[in-house]
Amino acid sequence: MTSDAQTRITVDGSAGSDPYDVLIGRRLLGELPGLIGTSARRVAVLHPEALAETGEVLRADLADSGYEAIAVQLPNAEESKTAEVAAYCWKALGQSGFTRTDVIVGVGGGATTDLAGFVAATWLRGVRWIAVPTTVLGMVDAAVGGKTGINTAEGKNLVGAFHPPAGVLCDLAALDSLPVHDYVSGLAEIIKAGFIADPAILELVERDPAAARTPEGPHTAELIERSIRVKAHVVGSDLKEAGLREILNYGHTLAHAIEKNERYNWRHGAAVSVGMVFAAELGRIAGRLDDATADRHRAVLESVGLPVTYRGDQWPKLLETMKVDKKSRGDLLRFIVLDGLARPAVLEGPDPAMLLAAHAEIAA
Ligand SMILES: NC(=O)c1ccc[n+]([C@@H]2O[C@H](COP(=O)([O-])OP(=O)(O)OC[C@H]3O[C@@H](n4cnc5c(N)ncnc54)[C@H](O)[C@@H]3O)[C@@H](O)[C@H]2O)c1
Ligand SMILES: O=C(O)C(=O)C[C@@H](O)[C@H](O)[C@H](O)COP(=O)(O)O
Ligand SMILES: [Zn+2]
Repeated sequence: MTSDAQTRITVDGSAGSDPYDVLIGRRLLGELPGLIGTSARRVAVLHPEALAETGEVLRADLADSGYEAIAVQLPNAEESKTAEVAAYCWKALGQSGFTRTDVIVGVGGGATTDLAGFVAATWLRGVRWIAVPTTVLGMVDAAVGGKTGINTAEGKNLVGAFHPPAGVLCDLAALDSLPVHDYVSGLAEIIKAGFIADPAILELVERDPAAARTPEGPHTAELIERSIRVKAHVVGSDLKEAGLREILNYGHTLAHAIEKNERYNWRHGAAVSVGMVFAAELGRIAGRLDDATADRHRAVLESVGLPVTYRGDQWPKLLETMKVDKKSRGDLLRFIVLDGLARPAVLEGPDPAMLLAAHAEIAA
């Protein structure tokens, strides 16, 4: 296992956490033993069913490197983010005698790294973990920043911990096997990074939306790197979401309600796409966002094939779910909106009529 050229983005330590690196390139798995280190004796590779072969190859490589390596297979996608699956992993760790110096590797999409990170945060009150994201969304967002967690019957990501990884390996070759539906879902978080912080991202997508939909596109690496830099900057200064980090939740208040309403059969990125159009309309209606930037949301998201509308008859249920969003304070709903391109801000307690008007703009 040798490594080719790679980009390294360092995430600064914040709130007492250690700094770590995100590596982006190809053939990066040779970096894994160096990250795991020599204090560990056991390594658990958590992977989804779709990556059974990758999980086994990794396990075998780590065993060849001298670790006692186990592979733990998880259900695909959101089905893995449950208390039952976490308990299944705790049992596997317990049975293998996993100690505080041992290491968890999460290889998969955002659902897998959210679960793997959560298991690492909770096992023995916290062991080291390494993220190996294999989806666009995992690379640009989920694997970076240490937000780990699972869903409950009441909503998305309601149980979790801030527990940053010791390193993140983004091997771009993994994207070649990703279904286009999942690839495009990740573009929503890339476009989010464009609207909240780095408009050059939007220009790259707008230049050739069809190319942006495939890993062969000329700007794939740049889009991924730019988005990771946005995320790394934010979480490097506000790990625990005391303030700035809330901007990464742009579009998510409605998105999480849609995901729950669809019993997680919608991909996260698809829901975030609709949620961002809603947030843009809310900003426009509140008199904070100019028409051109608001309209740009619908245009760029549609151009890559992301949804921009949702069933109009579901509003009362969505509103109820949004009340348990983590940004809410007491009875006060809080949304991230834009005061302009790359100028995210908080909108607190919007008038219900405003919410309804913004909803009318996304209602199918
Ligand atoms: N922690 C965070 O900061 C953060 C940020 C953004 C999103 N998320 C979470 O991430 C999750 C969404 O992640 P996602 O979009 O990566 O979806 P996902 O993890 O559900 O993966 C989508 C599907 O692709 C499969 N898959 C993964 N890699 C593959 C590959 N290389 N080839 C073929 N199939 C592959 C998975 O098994 C799954 O079936 C959501 O749960 C969301 O809440 C977390
Ligand atoms: O890292 C963050 O902070 C984010 O908000 C990134 C989001 O894209 C991500 O979906 C996150 O999991 C949402 O977190 P939550 O706290 O709203 O559950
Ligand atoms: Zn997200």
